[in-house]
Amino acid sequence: MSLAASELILNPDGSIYHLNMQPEQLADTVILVGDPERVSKISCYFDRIDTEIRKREFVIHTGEMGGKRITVMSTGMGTDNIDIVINELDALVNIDLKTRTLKKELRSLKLLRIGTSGSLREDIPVGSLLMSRYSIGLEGLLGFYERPMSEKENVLAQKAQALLAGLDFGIRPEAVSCGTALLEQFRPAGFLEGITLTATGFYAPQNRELRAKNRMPALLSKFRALEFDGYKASNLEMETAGIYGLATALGHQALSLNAILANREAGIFHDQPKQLVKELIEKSLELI
Ligand SMILES: O=P(O)(O)O[C@H]1O[C@H](CO)[C@@H](O)[C@H]1O
Ligand SMILES: O=c1cc[nH]c(=O)[nH]1
Repeated sequence: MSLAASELILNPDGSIYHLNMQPEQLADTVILVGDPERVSKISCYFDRIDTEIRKREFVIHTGEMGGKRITVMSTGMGTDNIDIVINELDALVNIDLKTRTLKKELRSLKLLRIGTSGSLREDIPVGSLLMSRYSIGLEGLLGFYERPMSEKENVLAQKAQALLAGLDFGIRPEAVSCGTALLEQFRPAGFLEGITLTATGFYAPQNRELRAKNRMPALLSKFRALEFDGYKASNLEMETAGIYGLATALGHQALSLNAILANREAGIFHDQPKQLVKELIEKSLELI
């Protein structure tokens, strides 16, 4: 069955709608970052860049590093963008864009997020580098997708749902694991490991209050109590659960690496955030 023009949307040059990308421009290893300016901070380590695309918040560079083909791209902020990015990356490898039909042989991408994040706990100080063993989606995207769920993911989701029971929280939390093969690949870096909460925004959804009043001031303290499978709820950001969940739904491997810029329990923000992101990039590229 061929996908309708309204579902699989292509630009006049045949590229995929939002990313403006052609299948041959995508590598099997894809680094995802939120900030468009971070893309060149990663591709500057490539030996060669053969593709550069820019559309909206999506900046995409594909090239080679040490003989390995890599794509690095920005997603912008939030899982609404992740919905677009992961579906379109998957379409580029697993749908024949000419016939608009699903390919019989599916390709699996390695998706590595290099992002910034805030720690929930005083014992994960600013300056830490952390891998997300699990992620809990507090933003609702994964409720729209069917995906295989392990027993552990079910139990973790139930624990998160129970924690929120006393709050007027309108979104059902979802739990999802990282790609464990990628986790093993990056363990030699010695990063911390934890459970990453993915929020739908930066301020009240992450328990911040400037002038707009936060209706759920107990949110962070509830999650500080969460322990599961030897891991603690560790940090907050805005993309990881969406990446993990869609990767699982579509047969890709994903891992999220976090530079901890804020400590929410101590009320501290890193004084040299760019330096920490650079350290995370360099350590990650060594193991890619
Ligand atoms: O640094 P990036 O990758 O954008 O990630 C984090 O920073 C942004 C908020 O400042 C959100 O996107 C959050 O997930
Ligand atoms: O606290 C933080 C820091 C970076 N990014 C987030 O989403 N939250």
